[in-house]
Amino acid sequence: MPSGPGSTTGAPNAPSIGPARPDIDIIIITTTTMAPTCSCTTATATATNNDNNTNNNDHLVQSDDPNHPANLIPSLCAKFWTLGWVTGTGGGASIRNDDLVYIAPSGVQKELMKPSDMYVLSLEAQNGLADRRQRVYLRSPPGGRPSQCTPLFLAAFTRRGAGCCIHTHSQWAVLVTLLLEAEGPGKDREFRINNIEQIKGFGRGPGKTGNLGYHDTLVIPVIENTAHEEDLTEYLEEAMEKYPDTYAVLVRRHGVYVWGENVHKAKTQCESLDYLFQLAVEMKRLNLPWVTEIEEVKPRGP
Ligand SMILES: CSC[C@@H](O)[C@@H](O)C(=O)COP(=O)(O)O
Ligand SMILES: [Zn+2]
Repeated sequence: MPSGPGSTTGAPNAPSIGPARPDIDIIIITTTTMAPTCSCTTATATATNNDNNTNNNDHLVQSDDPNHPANLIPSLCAKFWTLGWVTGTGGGASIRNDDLVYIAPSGVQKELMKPSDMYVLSLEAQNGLADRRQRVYLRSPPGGRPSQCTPLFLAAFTRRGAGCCIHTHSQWAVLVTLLLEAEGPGKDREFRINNIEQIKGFGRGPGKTGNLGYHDTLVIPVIENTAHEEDLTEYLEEAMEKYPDTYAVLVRRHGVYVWGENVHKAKTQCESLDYLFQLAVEMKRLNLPWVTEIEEVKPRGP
């Protein structure tokens, strides 16, 4: 039985609970019934008596399907690394498939991860934990510890029903927060941009139909950075409450969290946002405004 944060103990027919982690502040999860978010062939987690759970549920991270979360997180992060999104171990991604959440290890080179490095937890089993510093893991690799972004990813899954959440340290995201900061207090809390085609890459909001239009204004809230990643959680949750339609939150001088209903949507939104952040930085350099009033061009009649 491996020891460490993901080690498993527990009662029969109950998910496993790891030992207390004083360094991590976790959120109490209000679990809702959520639809599966990817079409991969994930094996169902069998609730086990973990004293007998000699295989550490390794089957949860073993699949030939490239779309299996345990395969997809390493392959996506390898691609994100080439964009400067997860450089120097910063940033990461997490995928939820129904009740199972796949999490990367902390402090590792995110572009070099393997499926066997993945942690797996049950979202449902996080609900009502007596000790908020305990988290439930169905599967954990030997040694190490799970990503410090875990409570933030869980916030996207539980509060938004997201199927994937991506955290980048993109310099474009950081620069946008610095440009906003330079605008002064009161003007540094939101990034706004309109009349750019790539805005169409965003959904209107959870429960709403369709995507934003070309003329719509995309609004992304900005939260302050904290010394420890986990401590961002309550600020991220607060921003989610205040901006019910948002799929992303910028973290000042740090990066951005972007989520989506599934991997495809989270990736599309993250890419679209990074495009818009880069554009916005260049626009500022050229003294061009991010928000403009331009008249809608009507289609030509027959
Ligand atoms: C360059 S260290 C960055 C970390 O402190 C954190 O911001 C981060 O994004 C990644 O945390 P991790 O625990 O490695 O998944
Ligand atoms: Zn980070």
